[in-house]
Amino acid sequence: MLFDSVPIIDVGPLVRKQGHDAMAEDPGVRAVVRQLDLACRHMGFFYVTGHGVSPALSQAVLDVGHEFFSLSESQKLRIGMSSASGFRGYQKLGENVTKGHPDQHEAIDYFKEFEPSARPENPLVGPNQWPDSVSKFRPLVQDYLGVMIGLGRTIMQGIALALGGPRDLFEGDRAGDPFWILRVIGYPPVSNLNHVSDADGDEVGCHEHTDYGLLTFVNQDQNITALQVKTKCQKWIWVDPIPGTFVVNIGDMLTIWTNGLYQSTLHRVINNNDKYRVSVPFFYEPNFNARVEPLSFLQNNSVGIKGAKYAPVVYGDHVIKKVLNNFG
Ligand SMILES: O=C(O)CCC(=O)C(=O)O
Ligand SMILES: [Fe+2]
Repeated sequence: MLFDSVPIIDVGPLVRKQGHDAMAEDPGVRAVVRQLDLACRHMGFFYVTGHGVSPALSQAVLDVGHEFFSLSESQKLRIGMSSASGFRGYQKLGENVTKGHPDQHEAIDYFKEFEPSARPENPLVGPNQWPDSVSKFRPLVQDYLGVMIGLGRTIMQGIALALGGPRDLFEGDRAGDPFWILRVIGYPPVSNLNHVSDADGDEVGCHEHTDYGLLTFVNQDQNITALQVKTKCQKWIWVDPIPGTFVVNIGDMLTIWTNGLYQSTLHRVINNNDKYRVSVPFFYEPNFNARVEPLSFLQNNSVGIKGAKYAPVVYGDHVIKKVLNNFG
């Protein structure tokens, strides 16, 4: 089965039944699980509706993002990212580099904070940086993080069932204490509004990449189409914003755990609109110290896969390498 557009999944039944012992037998949950399985196998991207996150909260987070990016550069740089801040904070246009290309976006990065006992040599240890000139920024984003961590856990239960595992497959040492990343991103319009490819590489908001972890939830401005996904037929398609939804995509750690059954999908951002675009991706990740390796029950499956196709990685090492590559 091939998708030529991103499927929409109403996860309402899963949200209502998550955590219940009998959830796997619930007909509504089973229908959601089937759709998650198809979307993850064949597309790696899907929209979710029925997720229970307040549209007003999602919108408020985008609004404070716009407000922050409209500040002067010197105000924004008051929360500038550096190695001393654990690579947390504001980065200027072009400072983020994807696979050697400077991206045409500015952003603020937040990571889950570490316990005081964390290894001091971990370069991501540091304080999150909050702009005090945008009122409510911090409490809004913190509320949002709380609900998104819950939604990430719920969808991972659905994915666990879709793989034929128990609902708590991704709890405990795998993702019971999930790391998370939140980026508030601003994309200025490109100067050439007919620009749709990254052949010259310099007008792309975010160059093609796959995400690092388990699941990404993109909260994006309505009325601006800028995100593109590469389908299994190698065709770039636009992912239009749909009111009340998140765009969800799977990350590299899920590729490894599923032994390639669910593959993270290439995507990129080109804002060839005349409006400034804000998006806020929330990345739901494994435990920082999780050892990620193909699940044994997925090493011999019906599609003829024999053995592990991926070497084990420690998630934290993977994310440190990626962040240092982007900014180090
Ligand atoms: O802005 C977007 O729509 C997606 C951004 C993205 O892919 C990322 O930050 O990993
Ligand atoms: Fe991404």
